[in-house]
Amino acid sequence: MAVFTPLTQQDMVQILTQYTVGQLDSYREIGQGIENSNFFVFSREASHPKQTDVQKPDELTRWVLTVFETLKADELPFFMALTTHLADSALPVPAPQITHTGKLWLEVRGKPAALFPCLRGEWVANPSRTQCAALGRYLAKMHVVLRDFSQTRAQPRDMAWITRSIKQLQGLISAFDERLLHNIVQFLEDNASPMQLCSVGTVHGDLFRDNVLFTGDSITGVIDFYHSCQDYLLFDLAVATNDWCLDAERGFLEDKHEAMVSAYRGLQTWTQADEDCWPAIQLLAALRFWLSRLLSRYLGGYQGQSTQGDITKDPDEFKCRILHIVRRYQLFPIKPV
Ligand SMILES: Nc1ncnc2c1ncn2[C@@H]1O[C@H](COP(=O)(O)OP(=O)(O)O)[C@@H](O)[C@H]1O
Ligand SMILES: N[C@@H](CCOP(=O)(O)O)C(=O)O
Repeated sequence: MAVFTPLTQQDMVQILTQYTVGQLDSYREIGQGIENSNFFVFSREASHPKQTDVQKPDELTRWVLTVFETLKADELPFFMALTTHLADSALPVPAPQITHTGKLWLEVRGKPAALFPCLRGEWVANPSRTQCAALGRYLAKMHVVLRDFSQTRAQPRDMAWITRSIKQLQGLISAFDERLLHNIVQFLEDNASPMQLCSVGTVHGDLFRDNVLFTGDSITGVIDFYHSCQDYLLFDLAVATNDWCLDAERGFLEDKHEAMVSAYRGLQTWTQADEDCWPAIQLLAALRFWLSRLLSRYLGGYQGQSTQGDITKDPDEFKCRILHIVRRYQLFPIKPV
């Protein structure tokens, strides 16, 4: 069950009357979400008698209605302004529609909700090198465009969150995993000074394959900006390479990694500090998602709650990735317990 707040036909009609998007034709729940409740909504322009010769009666407009399950209304202005900034800069990002009364979101069953254009395309489970390069270029453009975005949000998954999460997991995970987590934290602390010199800015923060829509080799949409915050710019590239460049057996594909990174470097500044800290940032990205998946698995984090426990993503994907990064760049010794 991926929709936590079910809505009725009457709810939908009531919601659409607050926008200039025509009348409700139909709607259906979206199954894939794990944090928010999402619906595909189809609307039809009200028919104007004078335009009947030009209007196509069956033409429907597609929207996505999102009911925010965990974000509070006071957290929304940042995300709404961010996606509006990107869409205004001609990047394919769904920006919230504005209601008749000038609002970017409404309240639906006590929760904030917003209406977005439904973008074309599908996410790709096994992206090609060409598609990896397309994401590298997209990311570079997005980081350039976000230099002009003035609002900020702190990274919620900072070192304090990491330390707290490891404490919460004590006794629930193996001794090997606990020691590995401590070794990673030690490594990141030892590298804190060089990492402070890396380029920072606004990042997407969750650029997994299922958040990027393609038609052929062209990116037609990037969605789910709700992890956006200030961070190392290379954090985005690291989240993407960690998820996009794997084969079916979790082996890391260097050619896809190279395609994405070189496409990004071709369009964005890549300083000596970025170069030196690239292994550490890949490790940090893998650590954050290993921890968030472990928390969901063992402590029923937000992913477990939203899906009522029936979908939790596999933490081991990130443990494998971490072991690979540590060995590939020889970051520290990994010993059996
Ligand atoms: N604007 C959009 N255009 C097209 N599809 C969308 C859009 N927003 C969401 N979706 C679809 O809804 C699914 C879940 O959305 P997502 O924002 O990832 O939810 P969650 O944060 O709950 O995981 C996506 O995988 C995608 O299929
Ligand atoms: N992409 C992350 C999960 C992020 O959750 P979301 O509900 O915000 O999309 C992962 O794969 O662990």
